Amino acid sequence: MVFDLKWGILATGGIAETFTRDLLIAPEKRGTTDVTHTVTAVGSSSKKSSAESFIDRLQIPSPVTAYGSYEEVVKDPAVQAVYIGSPHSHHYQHAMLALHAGKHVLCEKALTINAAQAKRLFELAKQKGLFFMEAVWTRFFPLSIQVRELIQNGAIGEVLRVVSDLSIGVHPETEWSLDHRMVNKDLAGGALLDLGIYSLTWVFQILYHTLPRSQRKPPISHCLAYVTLPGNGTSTAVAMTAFRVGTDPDGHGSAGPSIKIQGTKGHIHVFGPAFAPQWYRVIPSSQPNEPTTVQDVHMPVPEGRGMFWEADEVARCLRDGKLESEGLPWEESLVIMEVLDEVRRQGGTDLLRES
Ligand SMILES: NC(=O)C1=CN([C@@H]2O[C@H](COP(=O)(O)OP(=O)(O)OC[C@H]3O[C@@H](n4cnc5c(N)ncnc54)[C@H](OP(=O)(O)O)[C@@H]3O)[C@@H](O)[C@H]2O)C=CC1
Ligand SMILES: O=C1OC[C@@H](O)[C@H](O)[C@H]1O
Repeated sequence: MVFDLKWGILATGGIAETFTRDLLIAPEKRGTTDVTHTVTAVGSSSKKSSAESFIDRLQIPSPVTAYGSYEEVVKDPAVQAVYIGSPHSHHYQHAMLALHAGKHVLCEKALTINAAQAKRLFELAKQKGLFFMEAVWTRFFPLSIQVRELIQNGAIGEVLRVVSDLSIGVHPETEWSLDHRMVNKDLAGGALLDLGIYSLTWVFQILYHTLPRSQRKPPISHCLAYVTLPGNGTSTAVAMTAFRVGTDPDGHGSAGPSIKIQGTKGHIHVFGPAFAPQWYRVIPSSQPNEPTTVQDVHMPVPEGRGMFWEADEVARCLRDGKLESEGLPWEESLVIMEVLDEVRRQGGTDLLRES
């Protein structure tokens, strides 16, 4: 029995379009046969015509309803799950709106502007028995799953250090106007919440998520440069992000991997942007009189961007009656938000206020 999930899309901006286009790709093209996706409503907070042109531009199959407000989307009985594609600054308000209306929620990253907001959302989702997940699509890439499995199977021994970087080498002053969401403080702009969350995602995927849930503990220390998580030993991580320098200046990996995972028996290097990695390399430690071979594994995204994998996860969780995904449990999103709070506490910004 195929499970079809009916989506309501909140926002008609860049990511809402990217995500919706991925939803419209036939699932069998990625080997998915157990779930399907239907876009049943699109809401624009600015004007109904924005939703109507979004539907026309993406050629979303009928029946699909265009709304001029998010409130109308979350009230639509045909909508089962809501995808939130507004700026981080407004995720909290829009997720509250959807949860209070009884809708399951997939909300773009960064989930909120601080941990206090995230905590309240998880409490409400639990209280109402609703599915809720932060849309960190990277976690549901087959590449990410395969790398996590290699770590769990001891392919490079005990991992003691992760160095992760998502930096994009742009010139904000010339590439973005000051009201652009990437630099607009009113929209929680800045590299940390927009990009830094991916550097931290790789730190947590490897040093936290690969542990049994009972052994996962928040970092025991942070400083602006290092996050130390308890493992069997003590693992250290460096998570970096920046606008003005780039991780991969020529786009071909010539400057090295985006993520270096260093274990007692070798390394795994991940190449491509941390949000959508394309290939990884396993580099075993050399052994005396034993030849070692470096293995490159290329896993390009088939058609689309790869957001369909997180959507498939949402559909499977709802089919199976789960409120949270094992791929990104609420607790892990919250711990990462707490790290982002701590970085700002040390770096001195005011987004920590509870609102
Ligand atoms: N997973 C990924 O790869 C990516 C994720 N993102 C995330 O998605 C979110 C949105 O980014 P992006 O789509 O690039 O942003 P855009 O500015 O392109 O779109 C944001 C949309 O949100 C809606 N919106 C609602 N309230 C506001 C508000 N107060 N100010 C501005 N827009 C508002 C608007 O749509 P409307 O008027 O129709 O309501 C707007 O078009 C961010 O949180 C970002 O982190 C972004 C890019 C990639
Ligand atoms: O989530 C994201 O991934 C890709 C980036 O270009 C974008 O700014 C960010 O929001």
